[in-house]
Amino acid sequence: MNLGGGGCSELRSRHCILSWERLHWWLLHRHPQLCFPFGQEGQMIISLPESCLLTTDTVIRSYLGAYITKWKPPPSPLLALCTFLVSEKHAGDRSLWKPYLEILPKAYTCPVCLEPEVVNLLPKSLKAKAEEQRAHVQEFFASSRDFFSSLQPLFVEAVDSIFSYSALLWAWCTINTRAVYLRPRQRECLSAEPDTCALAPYLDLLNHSPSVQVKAAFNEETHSYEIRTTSRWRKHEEVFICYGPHDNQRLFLEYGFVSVHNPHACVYVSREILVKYLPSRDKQMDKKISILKDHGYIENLTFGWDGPSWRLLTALKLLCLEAEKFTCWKKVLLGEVISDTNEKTSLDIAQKICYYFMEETNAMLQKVSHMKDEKEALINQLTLVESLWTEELKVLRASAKTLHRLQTAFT
Ligand SMILES: C[S@@+](CC[C@H](N)C(=O)[O-])C[C@H]1O[C@@H](n2cnc3c(N)ncnc32)[C@H](O)[C@@H]1O
Repeated sequence: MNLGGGGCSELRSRHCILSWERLHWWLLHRHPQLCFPFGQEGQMIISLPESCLLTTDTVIRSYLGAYITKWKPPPSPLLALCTFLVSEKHAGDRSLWKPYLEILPKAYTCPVCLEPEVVNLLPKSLKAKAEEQRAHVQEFFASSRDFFSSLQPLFVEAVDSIFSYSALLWAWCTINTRAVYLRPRQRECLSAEPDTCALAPYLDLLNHSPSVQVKAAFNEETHSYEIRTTSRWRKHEEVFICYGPHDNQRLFLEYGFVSVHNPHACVYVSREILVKYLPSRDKQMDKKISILKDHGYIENLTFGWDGPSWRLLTALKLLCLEAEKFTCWKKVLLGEVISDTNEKTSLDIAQKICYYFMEETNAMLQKVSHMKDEKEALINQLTLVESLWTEELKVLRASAKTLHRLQTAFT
C-alpha cells in the first residue's frame, strides 16, 4: 500500500486510485475508529475493526444465511465466502460491498489461472503443485453446483450463469491471495473444515516484501485485526508487509507473483536428480535411500543463495559414504565429518547437480523467450514464468560460487 503516490503499478491507474479513495471514504464513513498511524518502528500500520472484516459470520447474517443453514451436508467455510463474493459481485450497484469489490483484481496470475502450455514451462515440482491446484478448484466447483442450484430463488438469472467456473475461480483466488488468518471457529451450519479466512478491505492492499518484519493478528481486546511493523517507513514510501518466509515457488503458487532478490528463494532437488549423479554400482544405494526417507531427508533438499542447504549436503554425504564407512550413517545425519573423501565427493556431486540445473534453467529461459515471440496473448503469463526461472538462475550461480570455494579447500 502506498501512503502517498507511487508504488504498485496496479494502484497507479486513475480508475484504481478513484476506487481506492472511494474505499477509504467508505471505510472511514462506516468505521470512524479505523486507524492508520504509520511510520514509527514497532508501531501499528493498520487496525481494522472486526465489523469491517468479511468473514463467514458476514455471510451467515446475509440473505445467504438461510440457504446455508438449510443445506446438507453443511457447506464449507470457503464455499460460503466464495458464494458471497460471487453473489455480491453479481449484485453490482446494489451491493454494500461494491467499493471493496471494485478494487479487487479482475483476474489473477496464480498457476490455476495460467494456460496449460504456460504451466508446462514451470519447474517440475511447481508444475505438479499447479496441476494439483487446478484439480482441486475444478473439484470444488463440481461439488458445489448442487448448492448453487439451491440458491435459484434469490436470482432472476439462471444460477449456472452467475456461479460459473470462472466466477468461482475468481472468488477462490480472491480468498487465496488476499485473506487474512483468524483463529479457527466452528459453526454448526458449516462443515468442520477450518474456518480461518477473512477478507480485510484496505489492509489487503499491502504488498509483500520478504525483508520487512510485521506482526499481524486479530486482537481479542480491541476486536480489530492489527498489523504492527518493526521496520521504519518514510513519508511517501510504499509500506510493505511480509506474507511469510516463502520461497518464490510458494509465492507463485499461492499469490501469483515472484519476489526479486528473495532471501528465501531456492531451487528444489528431486530424488531422481539426486541419484542420477551418484555411482550406479553402489550396492548400498537402496539402503541409503531408505535411511534418508525414514529420517525425512529425501524432501526439501535445496540450493540457496549460500550454496547447497545443510539437508542437501547431508543427504549427499550419506549417499556418498564409502562401503566400509556405511556403519557411520548416524554420525552423518548428526553432522559429523566422516572423511575428507566423503566431504569432497559430496561437494563434487552437489556441483554437478548445480551445473545440470543451470543448463536446464538456461534452456527453459530460451524456450520461454521463443514462446514470448510467438504467443503475444500469453506475454504476461510468460513474463511471470520467465522471472521465476531468472531468479532460480541467480540462486544457482550463487550456489555454484560457494561450492567452488568449498571445493578448493580440498585441492
Ligand atoms: C493482498 S494483495 C496485495 C495488494 C495488491 N497488490 C492489490 O493491488 O490489491 C496480494 C497480491 O498482490 C500482489 N503482490 C503482493 N506483493 C507483491 C510484490 N512484492 N510484487 C508483485 N506483486 C505483489 C500479488 O498479485 C498478490 O497476489
